[in-house]
Amino acid sequence: MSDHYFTAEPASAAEQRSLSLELAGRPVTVRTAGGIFSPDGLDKGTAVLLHEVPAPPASGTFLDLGCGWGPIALTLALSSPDATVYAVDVNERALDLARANARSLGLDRVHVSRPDGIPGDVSFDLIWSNPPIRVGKAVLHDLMRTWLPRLAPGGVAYLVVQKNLGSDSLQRWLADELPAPGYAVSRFASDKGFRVLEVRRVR
Ligand SMILES: C[S@@+](CC[C@H](N)C(=O)[O-])C[C@H]1O[C@@H](n2cnc3c(N)ncnc32)[C@H](O)[C@@H]1O
Repeated sequence: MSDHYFTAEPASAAEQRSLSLELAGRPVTVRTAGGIFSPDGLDKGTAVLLHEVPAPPASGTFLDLGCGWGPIALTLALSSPDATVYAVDVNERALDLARANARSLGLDRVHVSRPDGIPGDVSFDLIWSNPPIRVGKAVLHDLMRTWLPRLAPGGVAYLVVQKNLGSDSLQRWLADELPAPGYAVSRFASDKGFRVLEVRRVR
């Protein structure tokens, strides 16, 4: 079996470890393990996203698309005391860790599940994602086609993508796929070789 971080059941040993870091300005200790994305610390792209995006509103329904061990979902929930946060991934080990991390921080407003675990009638005021670029364009585009139309009118998505891994072509593809006036696609920020793309659902 291949053992990329985006496989459903990673073959590599689970060696759990504990990681102390700051999320939403708070010191937290979380659990990570081999076989998932960025188990030894906050990924550089995720750090750029969390640094660049505007603070989320205090309430609403938010999505972390491709949650890994949960840094983005946990930040959303720690920042927004009345928000409901959904976190999805296909990697079962990542889901277990994200769930355990939310529980240990007392964040029962974080709902961690496989992508098909979110009821179809839920729409999102905010999506934050460090999306899985290495799955290839076809899968990535499918993910975008599936989740971005689930933004509520007025909702906004922020996606961080490494410039070398095709951020500009993804931005062009999004602008073609989600045309104005329904959506507005733009480059929101650029830092350390990453772009943060913004997709705003206008109506
Ligand atoms: C770049 S990582 C980001 C992980 C985490 N959000 C972080 O910032 O550390 C992308 C994540 O997307 C997940 N993923 C891959 N394919 C997916 C899919 N079809 N639906 C949801 N998540 C997926 C991967 O397993 C991986 O955990």
